[in-house]
Amino acid sequence: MPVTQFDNPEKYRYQTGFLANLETEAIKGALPIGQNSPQKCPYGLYAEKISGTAFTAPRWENQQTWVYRIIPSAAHSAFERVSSASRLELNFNYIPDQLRWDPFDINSDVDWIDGLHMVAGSGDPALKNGVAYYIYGATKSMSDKTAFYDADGDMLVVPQTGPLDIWTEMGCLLVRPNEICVIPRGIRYRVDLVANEPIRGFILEVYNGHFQLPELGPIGSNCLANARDFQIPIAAYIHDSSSEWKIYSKFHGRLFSAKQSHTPFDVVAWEGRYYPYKYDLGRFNTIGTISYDHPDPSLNTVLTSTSNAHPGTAIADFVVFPPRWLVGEDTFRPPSYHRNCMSEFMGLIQGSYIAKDGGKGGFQAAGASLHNCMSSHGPDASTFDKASNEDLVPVKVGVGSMAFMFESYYMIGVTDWGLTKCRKLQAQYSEESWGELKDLFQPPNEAKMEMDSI
Ligand SMILES: O=C(O)Cc1cc(O)ccc1O
Ligand SMILES: [Fe+2]
Repeated sequence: MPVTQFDNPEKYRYQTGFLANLETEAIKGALPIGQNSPQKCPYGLYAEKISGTAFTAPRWENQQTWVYRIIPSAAHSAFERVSSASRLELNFNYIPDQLRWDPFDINSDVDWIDGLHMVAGSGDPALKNGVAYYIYGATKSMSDKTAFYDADGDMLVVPQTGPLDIWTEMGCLLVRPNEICVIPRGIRYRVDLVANEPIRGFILEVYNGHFQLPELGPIGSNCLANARDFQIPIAAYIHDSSSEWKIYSKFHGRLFSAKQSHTPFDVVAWEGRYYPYKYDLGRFNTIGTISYDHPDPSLNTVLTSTSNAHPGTAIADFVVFPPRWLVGEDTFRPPSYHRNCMSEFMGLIQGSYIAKDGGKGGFQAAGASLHNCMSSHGPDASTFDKASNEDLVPVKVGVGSMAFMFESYYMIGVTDWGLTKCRKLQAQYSEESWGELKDLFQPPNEAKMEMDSI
């Protein structure tokens, strides 16, 4: 019978601090003191280093972790291609239309891996340049004794339905809707359901670098997502060096699997700053105008993956629209009409979104939209009408709601699954949103003529 620390209710205690250099041991004394690689590690453990950045990356962005484990992860069979995983492949249709999807289905009898569908993306993981967006949906836990890792990039997971019970090499994370988690490139993990509750949500995968907290500039040293609110697992391990485990690898948009006769969840202690973490979106310290006009949504950035080539330009920003007070005077309060050189993919976790009709056929929870590079968008006609005529008293919007946006530097292509196979694309989105916008133009003399005719 394998000895498991994963049955320990203490496993959901967390350490805190975004990008803090942390250390944790499931057995006291398992972490070597004062060095990384002693001739013999405590308790007969093996030392293994996981590098999330180049050895020579600047100190502020250098991310690596030393794990002390029962068997090194190198001990596994050859990888074999899993040919049925075309839903993960990099095959994009680049089109300028505004797109919106009805709530995505949760297919029956699928687990985390089978339930992952790439809906859109851009770039090439081989060049570590690009992003991919996924919809996941599952009704069962991953098979016993299986684990998964993504060599292509970091995954920022946004649950919409059902909690995720995630075992990782660094310990456990329980992630509920309205929380997010990030699982960095290469970290082995598995996803279980909690009490068989189906799961569904969205994923932002970045091929370049890692997520950072946005700079705060004149905002100062607090607000938005605060570093202390990021939660990181504590070490937990299984002692099982005798049963067969299967490791799935997503490598350049293809799925492979290998076998090994030991568990990948055998890390007894670890130290470093390369680890999975979670964050409760309810803790986001939203700020906005207290005078007039609508600030850019960059003010709502939780995490950003920056581009070194263009300072201030993100490969991808993860932006949220939490409940907040609107008090702007003489202001059209929703977002304005807009064309953006960045591409905007939006999703709704719960509730409704200020600029869009949330009814059936509108922008609904578990649905999504894509306004690509320079594709025009903005409030639908009914929102425009309401917002330009409403009484501008202070009002709390988004109560019980959480919309989010993946905003990317890249032109975003849509997969065949996203365009047709998922059968969720709203054919009338553009026409229904903006087809009814009226010509309200009243040049001064026309207005006068109208007045005169009264
Ligand atoms: O609804 C959108 O398109 C996203 C968005 C939100 C906002 O507050 C300002 C600009 C913007 O593009
Ligand atoms: Fe926009």
